[in-house]
Amino acid sequence: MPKIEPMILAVPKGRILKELLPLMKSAGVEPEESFFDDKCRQLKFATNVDYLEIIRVRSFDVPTFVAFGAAHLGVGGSDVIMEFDYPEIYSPVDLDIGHCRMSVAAPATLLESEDPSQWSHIRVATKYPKITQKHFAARGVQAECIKLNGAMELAPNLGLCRRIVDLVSSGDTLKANGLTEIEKISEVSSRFIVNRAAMKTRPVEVNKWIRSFQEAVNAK
Ligand SMILES: Nc1ncnc2c1ncn2[C@@H]1O[C@H](COP(=O)(O)OP(=O)(O)OP(=O)(O)O)[C@@H](O)[C@H]1O
Ligand SMILES: O=P(O)(O)OC[C@H]1O[C@H](OP(=O)(O)OP(=O)(O)O)[C@H](O)[C@@H]1O
Repeated sequence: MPKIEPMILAVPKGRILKELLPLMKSAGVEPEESFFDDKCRQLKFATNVDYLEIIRVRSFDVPTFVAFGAAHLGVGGSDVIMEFDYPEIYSPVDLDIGHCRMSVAAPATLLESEDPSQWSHIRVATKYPKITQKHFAARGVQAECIKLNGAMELAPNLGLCRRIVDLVSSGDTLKANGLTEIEKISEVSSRFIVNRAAMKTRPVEVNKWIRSFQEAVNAK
């Protein structure tokens, strides 16, 4: 029998992975042993499915691998998918994991002196400049973004800028840094994503995995 071309699933290596592994198992994908070995420097892994391979990449890179067709399938946070907003990506399944929200936050004292509805030009520290600009532009506010890759909560206290846009889950990080949530931009969860071209060139396999992941979510 002719061998089927390998198909690649990109998964994020951070906090989503813990919640994702049981879901993958229920959908019928189990990575080879070395995937679980912390010392292993391998980045691409075989699975129990003959033609399916897994790559483990940074969560911010999953949409890029999928959009450019380097991976056919992927799992990513809706925050990251929204930030890149690649037209080549279709995200058919909400995996109901990786829940948090994206919010605007500022020092608790800011609201004593300012009314957010009066803002016209603001400076914001964030890992999500596109979402931030779009969010504020929709109500006529020009947001000048300072791109950070983490520890955004430090920015207001160190005078970098007074507002941040970041992910919030328990709210502990905001609280510990004297910040308060001003406004929610969106709910966040992880999604199963596919490359649109792969849906056309390999519809049988792609649709099979969309169905399997949806069924795994339904069975939770
Ligand atoms: N409390 C939370 N804080 C941050 N991200 C969360 C939280 N809860 C769920 N998530 C999801 O997890 C993703 C972040 O995962 P992870 O922590 O691996 O990324 P990271 O810190 O951005 O990693 P890196 O920059 O090292 O690649 C987010 O994009 C979001 O979808
Ligand atoms: O509301 P909480 O439950 O406190 O969670 C929110 C925090 O978690 C994330 O940071 P992460 O731990 O991923 O570190 P990072 O700064 O490297 O992104 C996020 O950027 C917040 O800082």
